[in-house]
Amino acid sequence: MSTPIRCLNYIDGQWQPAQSGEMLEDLNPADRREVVATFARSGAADVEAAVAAARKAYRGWRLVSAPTRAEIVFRIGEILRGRKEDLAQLMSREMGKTIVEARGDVQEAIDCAFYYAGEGRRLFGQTTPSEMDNKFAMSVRAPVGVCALITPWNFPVAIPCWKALPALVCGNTVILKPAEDTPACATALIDVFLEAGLPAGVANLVHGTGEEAGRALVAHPGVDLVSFTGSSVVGAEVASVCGRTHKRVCLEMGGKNAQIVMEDADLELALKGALWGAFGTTGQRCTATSRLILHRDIKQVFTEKLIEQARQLRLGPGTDPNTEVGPLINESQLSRVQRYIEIARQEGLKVLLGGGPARSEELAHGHFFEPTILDEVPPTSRLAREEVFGPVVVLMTIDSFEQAVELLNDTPYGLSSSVYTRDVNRAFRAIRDIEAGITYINGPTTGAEVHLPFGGVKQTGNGHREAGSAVLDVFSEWKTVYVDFSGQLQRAQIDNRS
Ligand SMILES: NC(=O)C1=CN([C@@H]2O[C@H](COP(=O)(O)OP(=O)(O)OC[C@H]3O[C@@H](n4cnc5c(N)ncnc54)[C@H](OP(=O)(O)O)[C@@H]3O)[C@@H](O)[C@H]2O)C=CC1
Ligand SMILES: O=C(O)CCC(=O)C(=O)O
Repeated sequence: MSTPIRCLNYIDGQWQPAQSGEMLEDLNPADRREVVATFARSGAADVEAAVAAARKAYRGWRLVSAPTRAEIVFRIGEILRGRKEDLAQLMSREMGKTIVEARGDVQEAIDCAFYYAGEGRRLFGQTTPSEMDNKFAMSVRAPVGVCALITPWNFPVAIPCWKALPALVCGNTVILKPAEDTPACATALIDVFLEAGLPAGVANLVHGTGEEAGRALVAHPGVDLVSFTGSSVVGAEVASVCGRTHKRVCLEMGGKNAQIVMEDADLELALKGALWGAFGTTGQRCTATSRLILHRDIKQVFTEKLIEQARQLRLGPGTDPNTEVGPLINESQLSRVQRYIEIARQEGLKVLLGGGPARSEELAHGHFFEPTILDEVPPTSRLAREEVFGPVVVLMTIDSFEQAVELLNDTPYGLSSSVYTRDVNRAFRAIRDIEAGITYINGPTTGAEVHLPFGGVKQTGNGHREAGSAVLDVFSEWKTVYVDFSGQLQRAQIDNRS
């Protein structure tokens, strides 16, 4: 086993330990005997230093032209591309996702860098005719200020990039508080940022726990905006603190995503979608398929095939190229998934496959859980309503398309959704009637692309979107500008055309 990576904070252009001097351990989820990294246990004093650095750097960074800021973001993309394999290997070891999925995660960050590098030459505002003679009217984007970025472990490179890169192009400075389960990926990412040429204080990194570093950051009066991705419980707390302290806040939280399979669907395609949507990344995606809504006519054949294919999925460490399903991230996530299976049993649900931790000897030191399928789950079941965030999918039966959409919408969340059908009319009705931020037709609930808005309705978010040009509305303020070149004050200028 190799020496643990030492992950320090990066504040004002300097790598530095937490002021407490304490370090915490980050374990390999596939083999918890291995300490992958140690990381700084930061607290309020470290947050204070990071905010001061980010505030100071903001004065200069906001004045750097947007295309110049974007050129640095472009270089971030190039460096990430050169380090893709190293980063993917590190991620697979630290977070547990399969190496193929880890490469996809880094690729998403690369795509993101190139996309937002382009935005630096757009950042379009509007010009409109004025109501007055000799007057020019327009709107421009201005940066927000110091942005706190609080991120989860499931996409440890892509999600920090989704937030940091558009924030930087818009002229903000950032402080990243990554998940305590993936400090090494965050450290490697910040290494890329500084190598690309970001000035000191523009991007800062504060490791530590959510309760200590995260809370201090959200509450700090020197932070102007919090962009948070994580659980709904923590998101609600972040939102209420931001409400009380008048901060802009953008939340991306959980999902209870469903895939509908109608009787006219291409069943082989729908099966592949269900298999990878539910069990890919061990179900630890906010877009994972956790409900399968199946038309009664195909239910039995579809279920039999799904069980057969899911049973054959190879569990193992993500770094093994033969692995198809990696471990859960940590002990508490393993207990959480187990608790949900107990609830399922108490509710009398039928476990068709899996339902427990992996039994094989060689997986005994990791947090492996068998792909699990639960049958005939009523919409009132906790398994049908709450996010498990593991390799667990529930099956539901419907007799009509209308019933399917109603069932799909019957959830407190609204992130991703999918419909398999060959009927174009149904497809368009689904697009219109499904209450979710993302709808796939004949594709699984996962696989978002960076150039379109990402996020959800209801308890999944708070009305904002990440990715695409939509996220520019999170990381910039609109400034409306009137230029009067009449050379005189007209009454109508003040009172409009009254
Ligand atoms: N909609 C979306 O785009 C996505 C949503 N998610 C959701 O995230 C959840 C899994 O991620 P998980 O990391 O466990 O979620 P958490 O909400 O526990 O943590 C997310 C981040 O917030 C930090 N944090 C925890 N408590 C606080 C606090 N009180 N104040 C400030 N920061 C805090 C965490 O730190 P620490 O690591 O120390 O706990 C971590 O960095 C799932 O529910 C999933 O659906 C995940 C990915 C994408
Ligand atoms: O696969 C996707 O759609 C992106 C998923 C994602 O970003 C997430 O689960 O956090």
